[in-house]
Amino acid sequence: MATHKVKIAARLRPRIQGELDDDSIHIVHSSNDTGGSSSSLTGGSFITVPNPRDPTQIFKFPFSSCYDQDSTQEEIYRNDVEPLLDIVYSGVTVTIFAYGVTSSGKTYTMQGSKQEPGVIPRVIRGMFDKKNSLKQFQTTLSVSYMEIYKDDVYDLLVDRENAPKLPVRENHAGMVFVANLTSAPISNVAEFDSTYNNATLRRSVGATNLNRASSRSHAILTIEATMVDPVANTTLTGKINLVDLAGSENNKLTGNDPARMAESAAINKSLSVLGQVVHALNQGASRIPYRNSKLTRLLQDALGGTSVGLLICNLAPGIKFRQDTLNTLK
Ligand SMILES: Nc1ncnc2c1ncn2[C@@H]1O[C@H](COP(=O)(O)OP(=O)(O)OP(=O)(O)O)[C@@H](O)[C@H]1O
Repeated sequence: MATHKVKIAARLRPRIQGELDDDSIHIVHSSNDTGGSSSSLTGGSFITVPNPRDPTQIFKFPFSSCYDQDSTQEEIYRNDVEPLLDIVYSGVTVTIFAYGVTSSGKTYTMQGSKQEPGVIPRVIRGMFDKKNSLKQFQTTLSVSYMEIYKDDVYDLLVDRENAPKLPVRENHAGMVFVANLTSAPISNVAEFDSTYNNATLRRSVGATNLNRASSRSHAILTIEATMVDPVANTTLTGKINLVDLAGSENNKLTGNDPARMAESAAINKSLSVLGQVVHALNQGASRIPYRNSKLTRLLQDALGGTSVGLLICNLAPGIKFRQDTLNTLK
C-alpha cells in the first residue's frame, strides 16, 4: 500500500466587482471539526453545489481543508503550508499546486499581493527562517523556475532570446529531469525577490511575444535546500515545488481558433492526467500514469515515493463559473 498522499484543499474566492454571486455554492464544515476559525476548517469539510440541470440534486464534495470567501492568506499558510516546511528540511520533496479555472484565484493564492502575500513569498520567508534555526547543518538554498507551455519546457531564469526548449531526460536510476535548467543560489529573501521578479517579468514578456496569456502555461518554481552535516559528513537534500497551473478551460470558450484549441487541448490533457495521477496515488494504485503528460512526468519524483503534496482547488463564486466549478470539484 502506498504511503504517499496528496492532500486536497479547496478555496472559494470572494466575489469580484460586477460578478453575480452564485449563492447556491456552500461550504459546510463538518460537526466534528474542532480547530480553526469559521472561515477555514481542516478537519474534513465539504462543498455543496446544486446540479445546474436539476437544482433539487445537490452534489457534495468532501475536502481535507476548506477555505471560504473570508479566509486569509495567513490562515492557508499556517494550516496547510507551514507544516510542510519541516518535511522539506527532513530531506523530502514537497509540491504545492494551485488548480482551477482562469480567474478562480490561483495566482492570488500562490503570489498574492503586496498587502496580502501568498504561498510563494511566505514559503520563502519560512524557508530562510527555518534554515537559520538548523544549527547543525551548513544549509544552502537554490531556486529554479520553469514553464511548461504546450508540453515544451522553458527556463524562466534566462533571457527569452537565450531560452531554447529544454530537453527532458531520465538518469540511470530512472529519475526524470530537465537538462540544462538553471539553479541559482539564493542567500536571502531580497536575492530571491530580485531573481523571481525578473523571471516573472520574463514570463509575461515571453507570453506576449507568443501572443498568449501567462495563465496558459504551467509555472514550476522550485526551492532546493542542501544540508551538509560537517560532523557526520553527510548531505541531505529536500525541495519544495510551487506550481501555478494553467487555467483549466471549457473547450466551448476557445471558439474556432486552431492555435487556441491546441493550447487548450494540451492544458486540459495535462490537468486531466494530473487528476488521474493524484487519484491513483491517493488510492494506493500500483500503476500511476505519470508518463501520460510532461507535467506529471517531470513531477514524478515529486509525487511518488515518500514525497508529499498539497493541491489547492481554487473556485470562483460567479454563476457563469457554475459548470467550471463542478468540473474542478469533480
Ligand atoms: N482570495 C481572494 N481575495 C481577494 N481577491 C481575490 C482572491 N482570489 C482572487 N482574487 C482576485 O480575483 C481576480 C482573479 O484572480 P487570479 O488572477 O489569481 O486568478 P487565476 O486563477 O490566477 O487566473 P488565471 O488563470 O487567468 O491566471 C484577481 O483580481 C485577484 O486579485
